[in-house]
Amino acid sequence: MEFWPEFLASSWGREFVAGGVGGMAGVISGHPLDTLRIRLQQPPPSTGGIGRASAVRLLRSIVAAEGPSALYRGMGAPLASVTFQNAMAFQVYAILSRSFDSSDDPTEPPSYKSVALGGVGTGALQSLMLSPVELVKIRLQLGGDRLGPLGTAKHILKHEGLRGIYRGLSITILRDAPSHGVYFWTYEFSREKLHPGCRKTGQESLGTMLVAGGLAGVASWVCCYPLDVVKSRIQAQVGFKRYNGIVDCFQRSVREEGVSVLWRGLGTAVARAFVVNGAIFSAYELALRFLANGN
Ligand SMILES: NC(=[NH2+])NCCC[C@H](N)C(=O)O
Repeated sequence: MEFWPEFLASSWGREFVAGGVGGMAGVISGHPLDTLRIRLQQPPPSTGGIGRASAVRLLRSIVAAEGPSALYRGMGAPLASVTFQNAMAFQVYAILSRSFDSSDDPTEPPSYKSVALGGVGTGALQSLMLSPVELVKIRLQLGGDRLGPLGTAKHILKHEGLRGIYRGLSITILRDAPSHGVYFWTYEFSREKLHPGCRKTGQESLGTMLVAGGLAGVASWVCCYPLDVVKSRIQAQVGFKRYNGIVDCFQRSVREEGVSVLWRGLGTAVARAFVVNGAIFSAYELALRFLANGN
């Protein structure tokens, strides 16, 4: 027996592969906006020496000083790792949302409650993988691309140990568990609203996929955004630790820069979330259809 044909003949295998295709589409469509968000979120000196910048000014200054390719810096690692992470996440989500569901009719889509609970579980589990991946990504996006992704990961492991590579794990879980509940719930709810019956038939249009995915991304980012600012700051610290844990980072950022610091970069994050998650869910649904037809 060959592995791939058998794997793709199972619904779990198809969800894994489609989740990976979705993840890839998300990274390619959204990485430049992701780089802008990460830079906007940093405390003053790291924004590239131009103080508090608007997203547009920051974009111009990065392109002028470092060339357009700077926006794609750090994409190699997420492309490989986020593809795998999204594949795992979508598969874990499919398993969890069905197992939380009490209905035993397999043709019925899982209830909204199971969808939300499945999302929370997925967010918590995938943090184990996403936290070190985002740590490396953030370091590269902030300009430390000398060593490349693997070199950076090795460097962190060597100089900061396992604790170093897992810096930001708790705040990643705090961000991702609730936000993934909101994410999958919003996706299922809005696709059903846009195209009644599609949760069962899977007949929605590309437009519905893009909008439902986009809304899911936006809702999931807006609800946890301050946690993301704190997470980015904690994970960006190299060697010298500016902040003494989550609460300290929260308090000092607010004290030193005002409450609005917790929303810094939100516009960029929302734009990114719409694009990325429209792409993720559309590529996921289309890949699922394609794989189901082929089998
Ligand atoms: N706030 C969140 N973490 N939301 C869920 C993440 C969804 C998607 N992976 C993204 O990067 O946008």
